[in-house]
Amino acid sequence: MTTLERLEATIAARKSADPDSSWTAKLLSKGAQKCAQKFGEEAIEACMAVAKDDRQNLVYESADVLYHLLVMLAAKDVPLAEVLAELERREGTSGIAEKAARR
Ligand SMILES: N=c1c2ncn([C@@H]3O[C@H](COP(=O)(O)OP(=O)(O)OP(=O)(O)O)[C@@H](O)[C@H]3O)c2ncn1[C@@H]1O[C@H](COP(=O)(O)O)[C@@H](O)[C@H]1O
Repeated sequence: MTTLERLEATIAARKSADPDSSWTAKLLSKGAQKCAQKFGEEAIEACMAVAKDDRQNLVYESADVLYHLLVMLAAKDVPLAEVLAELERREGTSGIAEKAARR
Protein backbone atom coordinates (compact mmCIF):
# COMPACT_ATOMS: atom_id res chain seq x y z
CA MET A 1 0.00 0.00 0.00
CA THR A 2 1.31 3.47 -0.86
CA THR A 3 1.26 6.44 1.52
CA LEU A 4 -1.62 7.99 -0.44
CA GLU A 5 -3.62 4.73 -0.28
CA ARG A 6 -3.07 4.48 3.49
CA LEU A 7 -4.16 8.11 3.90
CA GLU A 8 -7.22 7.45 1.74
CA ALA A 9 -8.17 4.51 4.01
CA THR A 10 -7.72 6.68 7.14
CA ILE A 11 -9.90 9.41 5.62
CA ALA A 12 -12.57 6.84 4.64
CA ALA A 13 -12.67 5.62 8.24
CA ARG A 14 -13.16 9.22 9.44
CA LYS A 15 -16.42 9.50 7.44
CA SER A 16 -18.22 7.65 10.23
CA ALA A 17 -16.15 9.12 13.11
CA ASP A 18 -17.25 11.68 15.70
CA PRO A 19 -16.46 15.20 14.33
CA ASP A 20 -15.15 16.17 17.78
CA SER A 21 -12.59 13.34 17.67
CA SER A 22 -10.81 14.17 14.41
CA TRP A 23 -9.95 17.12 12.14
CA THR A 24 -10.85 15.04 9.08
CA ALA A 25 -14.20 13.93 10.49
CA LYS A 26 -14.98 17.57 11.37
CA LEU A 27 -14.15 18.77 7.85
CA LEU A 28 -16.15 15.96 6.19
CA SER A 29 -19.13 16.75 8.43
CA LYS A 30 -19.22 20.27 6.91
CA GLY A 31 -19.89 18.84 3.44
CA ALA A 32 -18.23 18.59 0.04
CA GLN A 33 -18.37 22.35 -0.68
CA LYS A 34 -16.35 23.15 2.45
CA CYS A 35 -13.87 20.38 1.57
CA ALA A 36 -13.52 21.90 -1.92
CA GLN A 37 -12.99 25.37 -0.42
CA LYS A 38 -10.21 24.06 1.84
CA PHE A 39 -8.59 22.27 -1.11
CA GLY A 40 -8.63 25.52 -3.09
CA GLU A 41 -7.10 27.47 -0.20
CA GLU A 42 -4.30 24.95 0.21
CA ALA A 43 -3.60 24.97 -3.56
CA ILE A 44 -3.29 28.78 -3.45
CA GLU A 45 -0.91 28.50 -0.48
CA ALA A 46 1.24 26.10 -2.52
CA CYS A 47 1.24 28.61 -5.41
CA MET A 48 2.28 31.36 -2.98
CA ALA A 49 5.23 29.24 -1.85
CA VAL A 50 6.34 29.12 -5.50
CA ALA A 51 5.88 32.88 -5.85
CA LYS A 52 8.07 33.39 -2.76
CA ASP A 53 10.58 30.81 -4.01
CA ASP A 54 10.14 29.02 -0.66
CA ARG A 55 11.03 25.39 -1.44
CA GLN A 56 10.52 24.07 2.10
CA ASN A 57 7.07 25.62 2.34
CA LEU A 58 6.20 24.28 -1.14
CA VAL A 59 6.84 20.74 0.16
CA TYR A 60 4.72 21.43 3.29
CA GLU A 61 1.85 23.03 1.37
CA SER A 62 1.93 20.30 -1.28
CA ALA A 63 1.35 17.71 1.46
CA ASP A 64 -1.66 19.80 2.58
CA VAL A 65 -2.90 19.90 -1.04
CA LEU A 66 -2.71 16.11 -1.42
CA TYR A 67 -4.43 15.52 1.94
CA HIS A 68 -7.23 17.97 1.11
CA LEU A 69 -7.60 16.49 -2.40
CA LEU A 70 -8.17 13.06 -0.84
CA VAL A 71 -10.69 14.52 1.64
CA MET A 72 -12.56 16.24 -1.23
CA LEU A 73 -12.61 13.02 -3.28
CA ALA A 74 -13.89 11.09 -0.23
CA ALA A 75 -16.64 13.68 0.26
CA LYS A 76 -17.82 12.93 -3.30
CA ASP A 77 -17.23 9.14 -3.04
CA VAL A 78 -14.58 9.17 -5.78
CA PRO A 79 -11.90 6.50 -5.14
CA LEU A 80 -8.24 7.47 -5.60
CA ALA A 81 -7.96 4.37 -7.85
CA GLU A 82 -10.34 6.03 -10.33
CA VAL A 83 -8.14 9.14 -10.54
CA LEU A 84 -5.01 7.00 -10.91
CA ALA A 85 -6.73 4.98 -13.66
CA GLU A 86 -7.39 8.23 -15.53
CA LEU A 87 -3.71 9.18 -15.20
CA GLU A 88 -2.72 5.71 -16.43
CA ARG A 89 -5.06 6.06 -19.42
CA ARG A 90 -3.29 9.32 -20.31
CA GLU A 91 0.14 7.67 -20.20
CA GLY A 92 -0.54 6.32 -23.66
CA THR A 93 -1.35 9.76 -25.08
CA SER A 94 0.63 12.95 -25.57
CA GLY A 95 -0.37 16.11 -23.68
CA ILE A 96 -1.15 17.83 -26.97
CA ALA A 97 -3.47 14.98 -28.09
CA GLU A 98 -5.17 15.04 -24.66
CA LYS A 99 -5.82 18.78 -25.01
CA ALA A 100 -7.22 18.35 -28.53
CA ALA A 101 -9.56 15.56 -27.34
CA ARG A 102 -11.13 17.96 -24.81
CA ARG A 103 -12.05 20.59 -27.40
N1 LIG B 1 -2.39 14.88 6.39
C1 LIG B 1 -3.18 15.39 7.19
C2 LIG B 1 -3.38 16.81 7.26
N2 LIG B 1 -2.82 17.82 6.55
C3 LIG B 1 -3.40 18.95 7.03
N3 LIG B 1 -4.27 18.66 8.02
C4 LIG B 1 -5.08 19.57 8.82
O1 LIG B 1 -5.66 20.52 7.96
C5 LIG B 1 -5.81 21.74 8.69
C6 LIG B 1 -5.52 22.85 7.74
O2 LIG B 1 -5.06 23.93 8.44
P1 LIG B 1 -5.73 25.35 8.29
O3 LIG B 1 -4.88 26.24 9.11
O4 LIG B 1 -5.93 25.69 6.87
O5 LIG B 1 -7.15 25.11 8.92
P2 LIG B 1 -7.71 25.72 10.23
O6 LIG B 1 -7.33 27.17 10.31
O7 LIG B 1 -7.29 24.88 11.39
O8 LIG B 1 -9.29 25.59 9.98
P3 LIG B 1 -10.25 26.66 9.31
O9 LIG B 1 -10.65 27.60 10.41
O10 LIG B 1 -9.51 27.34 8.20
O11 LIG B 1 -11.41 25.84 8.79
C7 LIG B 1 -4.90 21.70 9.90
O12 LIG B 1 -5.65 21.80 11.08
C8 LIG B 1 -4.21 20.33 9.80
O13 LIG B 1 -4.18 19.62 11.00
C9 LIG B 1 -4.29 17.34 8.18
N4 LIG B 1 -5.02 16.56 9.02
C10 LIG B 1 -4.83 15.24 8.95
N5 LIG B 1 -3.95 14.63 8.07
C11 LIG B 1 -3.82 13.16 8.01
O14 LIG B 1 -5.07 12.59 8.33
C12 LIG B 1 -4.92 11.67 9.39
C13 LIG B 1 -6.16 11.69 10.25
O15 LIG B 1 -6.23 12.93 10.93
P4 LIG B 1 -7.40 13.22 11.99
O16 LIG B 1 -8.63 13.26 11.23
O17 LIG B 1 -7.06 14.56 12.58
O18 LIG B 1 -7.36 12.11 12.98
C14 LIG B 1 -3.66 12.10 10.14
O19 LIG B 1 -3.06 11.03 10.79
C15 LIG B 1 -2.79 12.59 9.00
O20 LIG B 1 -2.16 11.48 8.39
